[in-house]
Amino acid sequence: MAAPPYYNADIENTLLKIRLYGSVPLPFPEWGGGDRLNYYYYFFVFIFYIPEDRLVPTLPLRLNYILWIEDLLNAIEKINNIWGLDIGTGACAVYPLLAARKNKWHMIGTETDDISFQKAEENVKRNHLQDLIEVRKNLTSSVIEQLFEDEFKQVFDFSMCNPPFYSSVQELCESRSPARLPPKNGFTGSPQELITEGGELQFCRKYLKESKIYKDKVLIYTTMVGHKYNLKELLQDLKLEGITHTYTEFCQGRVTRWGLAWTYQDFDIFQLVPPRDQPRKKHAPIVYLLPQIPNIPYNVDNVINKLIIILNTLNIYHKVLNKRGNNIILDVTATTNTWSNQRRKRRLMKKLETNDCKKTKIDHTEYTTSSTEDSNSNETLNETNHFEKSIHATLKDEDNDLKPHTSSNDKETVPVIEPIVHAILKVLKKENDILMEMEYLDGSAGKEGLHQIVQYIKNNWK
Ligand SMILES: C[S@@+](CC[C@H](N)C(=O)[O-])C[C@H]1O[C@@H](n2cnc3c(N)ncnc32)[C@H](O)[C@@H]1O
Repeated sequence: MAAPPYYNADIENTLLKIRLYGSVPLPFPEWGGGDRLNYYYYFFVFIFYIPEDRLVPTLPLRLNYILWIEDLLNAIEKINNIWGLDIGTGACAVYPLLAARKNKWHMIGTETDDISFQKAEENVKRNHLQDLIEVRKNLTSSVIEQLFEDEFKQVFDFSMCNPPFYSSVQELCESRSPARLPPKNGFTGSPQELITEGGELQFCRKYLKESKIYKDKVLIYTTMVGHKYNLKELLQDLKLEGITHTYTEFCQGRVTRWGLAWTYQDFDIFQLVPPRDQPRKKHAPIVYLLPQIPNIPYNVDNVINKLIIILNTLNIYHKVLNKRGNNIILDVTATTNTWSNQRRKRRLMKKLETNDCKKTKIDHTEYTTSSTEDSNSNETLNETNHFEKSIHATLKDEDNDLKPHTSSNDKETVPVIEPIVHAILKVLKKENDILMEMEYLDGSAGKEGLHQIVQYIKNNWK
């Protein structure tokens, strides 16, 4: 029997002509064996030997999950030397194979089932990816505990899991409404693969519980969820426990699945990769090359300090979403328009200062003639004092521009008020330049409000 092929341009072209997605009938009978031999094409070729009763994984759905993990890793700027954990890798080790071939990620796949474990190892070897992939037998009923209980030192950038969905054969049989068309790839899978005590909800809750013990062992935990009602339950669990999380929807033909991610690290993954069903309309960011300020070293730290002073001056709340190397990402929220009519406010202030001088004289006079003041003018004076105080407060804030800033956390608590501008602010070092990018998210002032803030920053960048 000739050796099965692996990733190779000739075969890629042959298969491309046959079918773009999904399994391909065995084109080379001489490579056949007792097991089903499936080829899949999706930019690359895999050879899977799949025992008759094991899941035939559909690649587009699996690829979708990998692409979402890519988004999460990109968001936290984890680009190189990625280590991933696939819990319940199955007979095909499909996620490790995809991740290793597509992205050269290092993957560890775990598996409890003897046959699947053995086949997974064989499939990794057949695809010549054993340098990047290791399959580990899980002899326990735990989800991740067994890995970290051992001497295992690896910190993973992410974990993934396609859990067994059903709690019983009956649930499995009743899971699909007879009114719905069957999935195109037909039904395959053994009870070991598809059924677990308590179904996917209990499995995922166990996973979540164990993740709390190993908070720092995995930067971003993820799982696929097969039933929307379970997603809701899990989202509720995460919310109640205050664990940062996000989720997405994978729609693949007649099949819908969900992805759920959570982290104990300081990454706001909800903002960085927002849930798919609340799509964040992408607005082209406003980009401004921040010029060098005389006598101040031109580096990212100084630029950020200056920006934070300006944000504080404008009473704009800010929260650091991510800080890595030379880049920083802030979530910024303005709840009052403090940047418009600055010139008018200054003129008023000047006027008030002049009035101050006059008032001192009046006060002096008042001292002698107070009994002659009528109540109306007192009201007017009180109003003036009130207005004056607020203008003083605004301008006092402006003075902060010139003073060293003590804490960047002053304005970190976003009040529960509708924002008038809510945006993402990025400071990025590109070679010798430092750029500010502001992307409008929402807020009643619209994009125009964001343009005004950027203009204010430009005017005050000195
Ligand atoms: C639905 S299958 C997913 C297989 C593959 N990842 C895929 O997406 O096609 C679930 C797999 O998890 C395995 N499994 C169940 N409990 C497990 C555990 N505690 N640790 C590791 N694997 C487990 C099952 O044997 C099965 O192969």
